Amino acid sequence: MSPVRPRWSQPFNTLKLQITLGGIAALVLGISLVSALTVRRAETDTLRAERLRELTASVRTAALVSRRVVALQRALQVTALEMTPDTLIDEKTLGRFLVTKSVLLNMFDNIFVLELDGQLKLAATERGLIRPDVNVGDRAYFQRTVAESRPLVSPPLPSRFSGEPVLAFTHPVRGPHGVIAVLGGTLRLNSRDVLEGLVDNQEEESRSLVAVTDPTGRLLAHPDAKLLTHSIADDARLSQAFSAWQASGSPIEPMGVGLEQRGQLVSAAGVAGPDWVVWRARPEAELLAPLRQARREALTVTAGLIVVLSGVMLLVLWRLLRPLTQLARRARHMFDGTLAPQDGWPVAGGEIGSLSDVLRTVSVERTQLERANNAALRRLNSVMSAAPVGIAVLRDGCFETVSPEFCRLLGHPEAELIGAPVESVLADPPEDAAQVTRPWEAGHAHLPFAAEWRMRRRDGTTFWADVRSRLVDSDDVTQGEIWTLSDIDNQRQARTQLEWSAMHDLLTGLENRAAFEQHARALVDTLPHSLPAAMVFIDLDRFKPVNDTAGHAMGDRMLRVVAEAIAAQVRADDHVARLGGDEFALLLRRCQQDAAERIAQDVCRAVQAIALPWEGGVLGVGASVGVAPLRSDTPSVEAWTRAADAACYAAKAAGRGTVRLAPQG
Ligand SMILES: Nc1nc2c(ncn2[C@@H]2O[C@H](COP(=O)(O)OP(=O)(O)OP(=O)(O)O)[C@@H](O)[C@H]2O)c(=O)[nH]1
Repeated sequence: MSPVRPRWSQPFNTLKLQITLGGIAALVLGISLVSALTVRRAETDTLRAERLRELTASVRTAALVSRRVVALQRALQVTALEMTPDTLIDEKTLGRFLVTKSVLLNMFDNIFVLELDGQLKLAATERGLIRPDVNVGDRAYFQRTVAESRPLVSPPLPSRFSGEPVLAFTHPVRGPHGVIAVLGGTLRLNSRDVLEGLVDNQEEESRSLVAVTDPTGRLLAHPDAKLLTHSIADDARLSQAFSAWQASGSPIEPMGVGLEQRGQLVSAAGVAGPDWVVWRARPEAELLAPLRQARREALTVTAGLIVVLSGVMLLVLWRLLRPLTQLARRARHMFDGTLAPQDGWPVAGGEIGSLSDVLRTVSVERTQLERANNAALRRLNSVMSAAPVGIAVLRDGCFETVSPEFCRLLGHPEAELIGAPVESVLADPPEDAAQVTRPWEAGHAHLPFAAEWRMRRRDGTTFWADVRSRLVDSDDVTQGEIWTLSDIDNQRQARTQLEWSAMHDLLTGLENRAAFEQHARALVDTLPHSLPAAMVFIDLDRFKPVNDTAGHAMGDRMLRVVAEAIAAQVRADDHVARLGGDEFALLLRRCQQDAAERIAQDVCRAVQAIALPWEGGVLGVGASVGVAPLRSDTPSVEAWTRAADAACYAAKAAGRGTVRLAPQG
């Protein structure tokens, strides 16, 4: 049985659709692979170029910041050099001096002068001079400025004026004997950070981040003011890169370095002088966005292209495979006789054309073969129908084909016999079972088989049949056997009759001379085991007058009555024969001589007693009987017969109606 396909899968079973789907799959796979590789390569190249650009930008920004720090310190230096002990003599003089330093005031949020103990002497802001009570003597940057007598930049710290985060730039004011005061300026990180004006607008519009930290990572400049003075580790976009840098342990040089951060391009460059670090971070996604957009657009175009190509492919395949569809439709009716075998096959080129030609040839040849087979079958059927014997083909002990005559002989309709075992038509299946295999065995030995078997008809009656068998194919026993069956009941009866006639007297039904001599020979041949036995010859007396008086028919009747009378005197297994004319004989087995003589006397009397009524009177005959016992030295049947005949002749000579014994020797 062919497997049943689920209904939903049937539309996918057409070659057209399968090739189209295969083509689409290959197309999609190919385009996807190419675009994936191309986009990946473009992304890698873009990221590499952008990483370089970012690094360059970091270095440039670091250089600008460095230059700005130097400019701020230079401005302080210039002012500090102008200051003398006289400038610091009193607050008024110092105030007049400071207010003239508008350039310095533009560069810083405020400028201030500190005593050597850190006490604020005076400060100048945009709003004017102030003198709050502030002391920074405890701050390291101040102490180092005084102690080392050199300009310094403080770490980000809360201003003691305003509490806001600031950077303090300091420069020692030197007198003839060393440092006499400290000049400083502060930058509020919230408003005027060190990056102001150093990051271009284009970068600000993007999602890129530029920040500056001191060497410990504390933020001096950051777009998010809340993070100022905090560690850069608090910014998620730079924390990994910062950790990586910290882990490396090496300082960040002004020529810059690229750092690893998931989803970001991070670069950092050292700021010469204050040892700050400029950090830049740019989201990879932002950089790759145009590429990804291009890929989306390419995919959309590709999808449209695939749809169009699929349609075209389907159309082309439909056209190319139309002959195949026609071929399949025609092949479905190849053997049902709807069309002539050479008609309806599509004409096409290539493999489909060749296939069509082959199928047409097969169809034509098969039809011719079928016709030849049908003709042969018809001839075979008519032979089987006309045959005077029953014909059957058997395979594996069962009937496969049976002729009408076969059915008629057994009285079964054909349908009952087809498939039935041979035993079902045998008269005595259990006894005949052993015989059933004989035809097959004979066939196996390449010999024909013939036997007479008793068969049983459907109505239970039996008949003798002549059964003959031979293999259908002498080289292949699996092809079975052919049986012929004929009713031989009449033949067997005629044969039996013939056999009986050969050994019996037709008038009296007694055995004839041939049978008698055969039995006698058997006794002579088995001497001395056959002893005692005796032969008795009986010749009727005066039988001729019966014929002459009453006619031959009456003579025949007398002979039959005499036969019955003689047979009545002997045992059932003794032989009684009519030797010819009015001569009878007995063969008495296991019979002593005196018993034989007694039987002879009885026969004599019984024949004498016959009185056959005829025309108001009766007819009668007598018998002369000779007895010849079998002797151990009896040389032959002829000698034994001569002895009995001689004794009978002696009885006749003695006056008839008497018994005589053959002389011994
Ligand atoms: N009806 C009839 N007569 C037969 C048959 N065969 C022989 N006979 C006659 O039997 C007779 C026998 O001859 P015989 O033995 O000489 O006659 P018989 O009268 O018995 O003479 P004896 O023996 O001397 O008493 C002949 O007349 C035969 O024609 C037969 O089959 N039927």
